[in-house]
Amino acid sequence: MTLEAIRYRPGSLQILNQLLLPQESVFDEIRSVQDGYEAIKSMKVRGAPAIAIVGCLSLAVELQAGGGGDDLVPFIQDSLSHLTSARPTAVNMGRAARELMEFTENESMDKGPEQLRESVIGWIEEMLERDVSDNRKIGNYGAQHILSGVPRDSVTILTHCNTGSLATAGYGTALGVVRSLHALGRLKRVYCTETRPYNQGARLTAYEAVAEGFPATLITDSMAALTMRERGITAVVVGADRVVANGDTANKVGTYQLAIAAKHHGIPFYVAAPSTSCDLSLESGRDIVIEERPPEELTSINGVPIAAPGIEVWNPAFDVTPHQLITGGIITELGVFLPSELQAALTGRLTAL
Ligand SMILES: CSC[C@H]1O[C@H](OP(=O)(O)O)[C@H](O)[C@@H]1O
Repeated sequence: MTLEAIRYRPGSLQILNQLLLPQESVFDEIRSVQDGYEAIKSMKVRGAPAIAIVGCLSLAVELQAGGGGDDLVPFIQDSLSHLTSARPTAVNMGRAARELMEFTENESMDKGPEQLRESVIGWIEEMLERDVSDNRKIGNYGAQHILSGVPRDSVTILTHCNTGSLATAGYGTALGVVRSLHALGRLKRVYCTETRPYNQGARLTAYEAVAEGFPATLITDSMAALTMRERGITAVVVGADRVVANGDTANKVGTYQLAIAAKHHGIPFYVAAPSTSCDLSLESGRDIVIEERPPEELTSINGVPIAAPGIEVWNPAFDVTPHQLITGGIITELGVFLPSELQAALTGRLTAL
């Protein structure tokens, strides 16, 4: 069973409210850009690709309902700026906003309001298919690359946060690699970290793994280094929110220390990310804005306090892994590349072997 986090048809958008998982599977209706903004900000929907897709689809459903009237270009511009402001670290929404705005301005040169409306909705709808197609390529390239090092055996993967069908339009990125290994019959086990403080691993990746029948084991974040030493981890594969020009990568907080532990244990460390999660406009990870989230997300779970009242909190949602620690490579829909090859790969000057 492949999970579906986004239900879309022209004029109608529903998202799986991930704040209620794994206890409840409830779809919320998204009728406007503001609904989309609030779903992203609250993390009802999360995951870099899913944020961009749901954000843009919320614009599509509002446009389908007549939003923007005859003055579409400023309406679309303001809507995309608002959606991009919801969560600053993942690049996908900002990148989609920039590309869609460029498309809109070009199309508006020779199209009236109604033709332009349909054209913009069509551009957005193509994002859904492209994301799933990209993720299948990522899954297959990543699986092949990891298996090339172990020609006959099955492999054991450690992954962090949630990067599957609940973080994308389907199939997933890092969890897409796990999905491809499982489909090939070559997945011995996947270890997923609980991923404090929001527990995307315990709540979402474990949910996907059980639903899909992956051989999976949940560990706490603090068990990761011991698991690498004791449990025969073949590779660590994580997702990304923003991969920059030198290959430095922003991803869920805790990723950086996994990369350090993997280096110490001589385990290849991979980042799985579509090109839509890459940002060549930034030279290094120092330039990435790291989102900080409310203290309550760390001091309570489902509203139950788990920390001493009055304690101060630091709650960065992401950290940056230096490209030197991404030793396995960056798995994209174009192939697997070393961080030093990424710019050439993304600008078409280098193709996968
Ligand atoms: C393919 S999802 C990429 C990325 O997004 C997640 O962050 P969040 O759950 O806060 O949206 C996590 O960092 C994943 O690796």
